[in-house]
Amino acid sequence: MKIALIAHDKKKNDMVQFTTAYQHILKNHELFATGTTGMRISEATGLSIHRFQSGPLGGDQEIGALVAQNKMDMIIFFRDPLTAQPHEPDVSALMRLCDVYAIPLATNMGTAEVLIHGLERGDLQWRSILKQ
Ligand SMILES: O=C(CO)COP(=O)(O)O
Repeated sequence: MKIALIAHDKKKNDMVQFTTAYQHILKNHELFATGTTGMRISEATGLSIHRFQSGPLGGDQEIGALVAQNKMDMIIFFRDPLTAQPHEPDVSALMRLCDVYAIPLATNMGTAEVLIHGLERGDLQWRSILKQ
């Protein structure tokens, strides 16, 4: 599965913790991330990650483009709901595209836990069927 990992600055430690805990699952998948998030994760875990631009420089939009092309299967996006983001329109656009294309999107740790266990159990196999 193709999985995108994104975290706003105040959530990056949470993302490092999450990806460290679940690297045994994540390593079996193709990983993508916005620039700084991807760097933090790969430094901490050694996971191989395709990094896009940093979020404020267009990274969310690059991931959104993959969603629109049916080339992204799941997104874990630890948003910071308490800090204004200069690129808020990009963040909203990415979440909107996930809804347009029914792409599983976790925007907090609680939902991410459910998604990652579902991923391990094979709950996302319907994505492969859709792509055939
Ligand atoms: O801003 C982001 C998502 O909206 C994340 O970008 P970085 O991973 O580059 O910090």
